[in-house]
Amino acid sequence: MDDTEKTTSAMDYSSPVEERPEGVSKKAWKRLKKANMREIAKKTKVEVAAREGESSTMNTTETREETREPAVEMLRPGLVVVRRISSRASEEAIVAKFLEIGNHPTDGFYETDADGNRKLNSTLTRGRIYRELAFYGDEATDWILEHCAKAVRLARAADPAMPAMVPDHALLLYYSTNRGIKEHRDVGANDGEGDAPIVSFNFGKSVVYRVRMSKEEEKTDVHLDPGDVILFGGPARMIYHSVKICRDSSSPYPKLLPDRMNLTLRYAPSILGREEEFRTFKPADIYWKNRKEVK
Ligand SMILES: O=C(O)CCC(=O)C(=O)O
Ligand SMILES: [Fe+2]
Repeated sequence: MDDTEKTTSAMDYSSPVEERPEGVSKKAWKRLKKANMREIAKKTKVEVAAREGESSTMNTTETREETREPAVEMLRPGLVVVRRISSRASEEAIVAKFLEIGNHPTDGFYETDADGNRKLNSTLTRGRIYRELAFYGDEATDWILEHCAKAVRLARAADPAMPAMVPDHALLLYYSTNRGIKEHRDVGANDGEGDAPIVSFNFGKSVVYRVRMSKEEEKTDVHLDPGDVILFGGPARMIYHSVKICRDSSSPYPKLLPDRMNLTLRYAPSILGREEEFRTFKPADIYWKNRKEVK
């Protein structure tokens, strides 16, 4: 069991947000509650087993690797990494689903130019989907809500400065090469409201995630493997971040996804119904939009 988990009571396994957010359907919300109840039961079982001395090896790294038990690292207040959020099988299943969604001829990662050539829709090497959760369908929404709740719960147990968050939007990015993303802050209306955390899942290749609170600060490198999640909220919500994708063939499922995919979850109720405006953002659009906001 993880150190941070030892002190948590079963109550911490309920969703930190009791109210159903607007972007989440009643059906999906019911399923999330059920999933949380399943976790409470699972957790209680582990606690009982630990008390009875049946799981004395639970803390060893070896056991963690075998079972892919999550581990939590607080890097600074509001900035937390949750490693190994799910089983590899569950991760591969959701990656396959996201690739299927991303392959859609008009609503996925690609667009067709005037000459009829299919190309990625954000940059030459990046495909992008930004939509409300319902767009991704029941199966993906279930996975998203369940794993986001787990990441937020674990992060909050380790870091009192991390606010609660239930997502209503998901950004899905596909990177076809080792080119990552330049340093920026998530400041747009579609990037989320208040200091609720951005919850960002890494799939496929490993990355070096570079962070700093201000331009004066030295950058800190955080290595993220597939299945790891980084959260930034509260005092770290406006952190500068960039991504350098590892050159090696680090994807554990090279046939399925030899490249990289990122899933970023956000609470952005103010733009519900206006997703079309944010659907085909290209880096140059962000620049002009931010300029307009400053004016
Ligand atoms: O790909 C990533 O991990 C980061 C993406 C990102 O920071 C963004 O889209 O704002
Ligand atoms: Fe970002």
